[in-house]
Amino acid sequence: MASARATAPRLGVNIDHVATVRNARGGGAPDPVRAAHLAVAAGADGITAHLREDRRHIRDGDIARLKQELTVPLNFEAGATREMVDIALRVQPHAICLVPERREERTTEGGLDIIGRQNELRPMIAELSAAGIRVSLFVEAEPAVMRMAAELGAPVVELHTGAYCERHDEGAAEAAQAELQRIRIAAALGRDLGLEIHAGHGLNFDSVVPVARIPEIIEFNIGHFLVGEAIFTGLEAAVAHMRAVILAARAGQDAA
Ligand SMILES: CC(=O)[C@@H](O)[C@H](O)COP(=O)(O)O
Ligand SMILES: NCC(=O)COP(=O)(O)O
Repeated sequence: MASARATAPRLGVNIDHVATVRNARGGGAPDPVRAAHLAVAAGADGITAHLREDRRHIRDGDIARLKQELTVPLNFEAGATREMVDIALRVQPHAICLVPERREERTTEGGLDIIGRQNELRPMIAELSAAGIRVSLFVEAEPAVMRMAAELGAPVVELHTGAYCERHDEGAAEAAQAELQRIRIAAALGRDLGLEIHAGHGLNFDSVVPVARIPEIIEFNIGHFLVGEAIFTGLEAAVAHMRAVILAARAGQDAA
């Protein structure tokens, strides 16, 4: 019988920026894999790690150790390239989330152009799915994009919440509401099309609340904010609080 936890939205913790701190000095500390274990101990339902083409934070060895050691699903984030598909086929993570990448970008700037790249993505999605890896597409919250994701055969989309978070955090309430409505509409349509709906990028304890109230979203991937919070409160406390905030928002209460 599914536990209560199984019916609640899942929290995937992205540990990229623990590796950012580690790489600042070129040593082995802080260890992103240790961070993953602490996040799981604090209630994370999964771990997300983004192996960028330039390896600016997560490195190939981190992915190998995560796969070897994790007791929860590994969501391997990567650009939609032959190199990353081959790594995924070798490592066999629970899931791969295909994201856009530009070497010059400071962080992900938007969703993957799955309409423009459909001919390139279709065989990639089929190959990864045939290998038993759950494919997620990191995309903009747009109806046409939901329809294309379903047509491409991806079982999961992760809605990019970056624009909403930026408007929310700068206090642009009306613009944030407009972005949130885009997410609501896309989530409902995506679910009707049979897609599993995830969300992520830029979320914090405040901005996550309205998004967590969208019933079709069943997984949140959150990282940068939690790693920042960990500096002040510790990672376990930050993860536990984020999980409590999400669960309370979904249940319609305010977290303590
Ligand atoms: C796709 C996404 O929003 C993040 O998961 C991604 O990892 C952001 O890239 P950085 O972690 O390099 O900021
Ligand atoms: N896909 C979103 C993710 O994994 C974490 O994004 P962020 O919280 O680090 O912005």
